[in-house]
Amino acid sequence: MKMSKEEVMNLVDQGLWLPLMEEFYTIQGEGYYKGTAAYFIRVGGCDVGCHWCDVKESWNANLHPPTEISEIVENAIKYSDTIVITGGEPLTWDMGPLTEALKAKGVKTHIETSGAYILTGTWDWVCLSPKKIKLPTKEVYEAANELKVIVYNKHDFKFAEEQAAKVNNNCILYLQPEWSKRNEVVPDIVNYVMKNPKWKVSLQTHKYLNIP
Ligand SMILES: C[S@@+](CC[C@H](N)C(=O)[O-])C[C@H]1O[C@@H](n2cnc3c(N)ncnc32)[C@H](O)[C@@H]1O
Ligand SMILES: Nc1nc2[nH]cc(C(=O)O)c2c(=O)[nH]1
Ligand code: SF4
Ligand SMILES: [Mg+2]
Repeated sequence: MKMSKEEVMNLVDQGLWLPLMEEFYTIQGEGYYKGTAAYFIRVGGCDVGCHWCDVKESWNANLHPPTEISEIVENAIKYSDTIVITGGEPLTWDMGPLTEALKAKGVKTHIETSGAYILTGTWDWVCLSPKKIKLPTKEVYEAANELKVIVYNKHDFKFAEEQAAKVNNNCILYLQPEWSKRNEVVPDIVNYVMKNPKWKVSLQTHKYLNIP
C-alpha cells in the first residue's frame, strides 16, 4: 500500500525514515579516525549554508528519497562495525531511532555535525565542525569528542580559539584546511600548530587517496 506524502513526512519528522543521499564503504579521511575503514551514511538536508561546502547537492532534502531506517541499518552492518552518519546536517533530523537501531546491532555510531541543532541520538564519537553562521548548541559542545575547525582564511584561527574555549576538556582539537584554499592556508596552519601544540592538523586525506 502506497503511503501519502503527509504520512511519509510524518515518519521523517519522527526520524523513522530519513532522506538518504548516498552511502558508501570507505576510509574515514578526516580527524581522529582518519585511516580507519567505516561505512558512511549521508543524510540529505542542511540549511546552514557554508559557501565552501563540498556537498551542496545534499542541502535540499526533497531531492533525496525518504528511506526506512531498518533498511539503512540492515545494509550498513554488512559492511563495517563503524558507521559514520554525515550529511547534509544529520541533526536536522531526530537521530534517536537510527542510532538506537545501530546500537542494537552492536556497531559503533559516529557523527559528523556542525552542531547547529539540538543533539539527538546515541553516539560513540561526535565530530563537531562548528560554523560561524549557525553556532553549535550547548549540548553538542559538551558531547564533542573532537572539534574540527575549517580554516578558510587567517580570521578562522581566532574563531577556532573561541570554539575551543566552549568544548569540554577532553575534546581533541583539529584545524582542517578548506579544500579550495589549501595551498594558501596550509603554511599558516602548520605554523599555528607548532606555536599552539594543543591543536593538531587534519587533512581531507580521502581526496588525496581518490576515494569517496
Ligand atoms: C559536508 S560536512 C557534513 C556534516 C555537517 N554538516 C558538518 O558540517 O559537520 C562534513 C565535514 O566536511 C567538512 N567540509 C565541508 N566542506 C569542506 C571543504 N570545502 N573543505 C574542508 N572541509 C570541508 C565539514 O566542516 C565537516 O567537518
Ligand atoms: N572518506 C571520507 N571521509 C570523510 N570524513 C568526513 C566526511 C564527510 O563528508 O562527512 C567524509 C567523506 O565524505 N569521505
Ligand atoms: S553545515 Fe556541513 S553540510 Fe551544511 S553547508 Fe556547512 S559543511 Fe555543508
Ligand atoms: Mg566529505
